[in-house]
Order: sequence, then structure tokens, then C-alpha cells
Amino acid sequence: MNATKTHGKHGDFAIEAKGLVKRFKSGKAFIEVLKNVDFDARHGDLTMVMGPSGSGKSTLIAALSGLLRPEEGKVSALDVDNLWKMSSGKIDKFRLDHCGFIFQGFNLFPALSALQQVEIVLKFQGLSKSDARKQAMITLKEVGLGHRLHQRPSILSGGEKQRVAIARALAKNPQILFADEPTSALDGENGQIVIQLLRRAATQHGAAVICVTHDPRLEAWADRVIKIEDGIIISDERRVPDPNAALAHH
Ligand SMILES: Nc1ncnc2c1ncn2[C@@H]1O[C@H](COP(=O)(O)OP(=O)(O)OP(=O)(O)O)[C@@H](O)[C@H]1O
Repeated sequence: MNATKTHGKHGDFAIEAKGLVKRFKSGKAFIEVLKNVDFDARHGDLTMVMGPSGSGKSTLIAALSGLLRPEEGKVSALDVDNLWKMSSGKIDKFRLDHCGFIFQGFNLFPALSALQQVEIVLKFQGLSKSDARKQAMITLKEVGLGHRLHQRPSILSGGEKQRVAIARALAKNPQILFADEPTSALDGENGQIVIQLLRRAATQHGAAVICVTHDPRLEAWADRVIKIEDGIIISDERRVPDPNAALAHH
């Protein structure tokens, strides 16, 4: 992976959103899940988005990343001025080229080995077979899975599966990395490995890492903690991260 990124036309901001409103239909009424949310995230920062269940965290990530169209508001990202003004094909291409995604449920293909899970995304992006293999191996080694390259998900532990998912997201060296509850299915020790990898993606690769979590212990690794409640951002604080913080109970 390259060490530094070329920043887009929004400078330090990898992504900036203004006035996001998202409503869902609930019977005959609408519920407003995002209420005029402004949001931004910088290259090199691990930005944590925290809040109670149902507060709108996943909806926010989906609106920021081009997965769920907001009713109102604007998202600017990298060199794009208004993501939601683009065609769905262009939005998909933007996501493929620049964004990585890590979810709670890993979302791995059952029939593919760890190496193939990562390779397939790189080939889809246009890398040759041999370059894809090389890059996939490098990234899997980076997440500590050099010895698991040829295993399928069914025989990997939860922590190993999440590391494959992280390798898949990181292999293309994304400028924006979205993680939605990436540690919630893991024990403390594996959760710590995962949050440290996300920290590294921000510090060493300059990615803007946006991580949704319930777990207040993860704050220790964050540059910034944004709290959302009932569709409104209620606080936004910068902090000094501690890359050596401990999550695991020994
Ligand atoms: N597709 C949908 N249709 C209707 N309502 C939805 C839909 N998606 C989410 N909601 C509602 O929007 C609200 C916010 O959901 P969201 O998943 O964004 O919250 P969250 O903060 O991520 O919660 P959690 O921490 O439990 O994942 C919830 O009340 C949820 O029921």
C-alpha cells in the first residue's frame, strides 16, 4: 500500500456532508432518522461515530457512502462535489475506487479462500491476476494472516474472518474506510487487533476512517468522537489517540 494519499479538492476533508435528512416510512407516517446532519471527516483521522441503538448511525454511514439516498442534503467527497447528484453507476464506481467497507457480519464468500476473497475485489478493480495476487498476499500478511491464505471462512475464527474482511477493504488502499460495528461480534483480544488495524489505516495510509460503534472503550484509539442521538449530532470532540491502548481483558 502507498504511504500517503493525494488529497482531493476538499483538502484535509475526505468527506463533508451538509444538511442530511433521511426519512423512512412507518405505516402512514414518516420517521425522520437523520435530522439535518452536518458531518465531515479528515484524511488520517480515525473518526468514531457513537450513539444508542436506533440513533441513526448506520443510516448516516449509508448516506455518506452512497448506499442510501437522503431526502435532503449534500455529500462532497474527495474530488466529487455532490455525490448524490451522480448517476448510480458513477456512485458505484466511486465506492469501488475509493471506499472500503467493514461490517459486523464479515460478509465473506463461503466458497473462497482468504486469498481469493481479497484478490477478487482487486481483479474487479482492474488489476491483473498476478498483481491482484501479490497485493492480496501483502495485505493479508499485514493483518497477520500470512499463515491462513488458503483457508475458507468456515474454518477461520471470528477474529480471523474480520481480519480477512479488513484486508479486503484495505487492499485497494481506500481513501475512505467505513466500518460499522467492526468489533461487536469479537472478544476483547480480537476487537483490539481490529481497532489497531483501523488506527493504522488512518495513521500509516492516511485513510479517513469512519467507525460506527457502541463500544466506548474504542474511543481510546480515536482522533475524534462524534455522538449522535435521535438523528442529531449532540457532540463532536477531538482527542489524542493512544495507539497502545488496551481493550483485551487478560
Ligand atoms: N429501511 C428502513 N426502513 C424503515 N426504518 C428504518 C430503516 N432503516 C433504519 N430504520 C430505522 O431508522 C432508525 C435508525 O436506524 P439505524 O440503523 O441508522 O440506527 P443505528 O444507530 O445504526 O442503530 P444500531 O446501533 O442498533 O445499529 C431506527 O429506528 C430504524 O428502525
